[in-house]
Amino acid sequence: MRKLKAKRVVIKVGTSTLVYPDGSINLRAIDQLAFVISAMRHRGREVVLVSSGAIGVGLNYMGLKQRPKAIPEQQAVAAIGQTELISIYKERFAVYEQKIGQLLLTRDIFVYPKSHHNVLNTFDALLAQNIVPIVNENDTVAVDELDHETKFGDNDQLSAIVATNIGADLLIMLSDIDGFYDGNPNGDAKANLLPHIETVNQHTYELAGGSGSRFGTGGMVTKLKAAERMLNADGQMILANGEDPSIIFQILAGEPVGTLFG
Ligand SMILES: Nc1ncnc2c1ncn2[C@@H]1O[C@H](COP(=O)(O)OP(=O)(O)O)[C@@H](O)[C@H]1O
Ligand SMILES: N[C@@H](CCC(=O)OP(=O)(O)O)C(=O)O
Repeated sequence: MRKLKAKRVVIKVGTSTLVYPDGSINLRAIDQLAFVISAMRHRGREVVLVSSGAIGVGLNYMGLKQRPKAIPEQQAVAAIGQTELISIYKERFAVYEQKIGQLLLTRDIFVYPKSHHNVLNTFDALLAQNIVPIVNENDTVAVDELDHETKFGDNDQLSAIVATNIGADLLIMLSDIDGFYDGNPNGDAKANLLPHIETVNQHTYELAGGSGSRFGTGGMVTKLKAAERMLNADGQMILANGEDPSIIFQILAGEPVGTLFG
């Protein structure tokens, strides 16, 4: 059994958890997430959800099969999809009588003392009122993550930046893969799951490949950067498969699922 500190927890869900490969929305996963997070709240944990999916949901809403090439059009899809995504969350969380709040952030916000202060105040005020903050990167402003060519950050890293700034003990990163492997399982059938990684170093990065899905952006490299950030702040991160978000209950019970960084 793993020993975890998990009073304040950040959960990050990737597009691959929220949108099926055919582009339709995985309402079951969203409902499960709302259920699990509401149950965590009721057990006295403080939970922040960092959710991707604006573009994936926007594409579905607009009946588009492909992500548009031009950045402004991607931004438009994200703006449309974000409203739809948050409405679905609001509806699903309401079933469990759990209120939510929406925060659209950029990674650099924590660099500036004034915006850093304002953002932390907002998190504190929401958590103090037992409201679940739901965060996404502000895709209108943070263009680089939308461009598949320039991947110098994304919600993986934003979730770790949020987690370290609000003093979260644990970052639970849900993806479409069971954990971190010693090779990209998407091409290497012999790759093995690594249950525990204590430090992230050059060798770890050499094992990481890009995104396996049509909609995901970060792949493993950004997840490792997030893990490194958590470790540097004396926190922990668990990477696990979000196909059934109730896996979070197993994680919190200390069961050895996914990969523990820390
Ligand atoms: N060493 C590795 N271990 C596990 N997955 C890896 C590894 N290298 C590359 N990947 C790929 O990273 C994918 C997860 O990243 P991504 O598609 O960005 O997901 P998300 O949408 O959840 O952020 C996996 O499905 C897998 O194909
Ligand atoms: N902000 C973008 C998400 C980008 C992103 O980080 O996607 P993912 O790799 O699925 O976590 C959106 O909501 O579509």
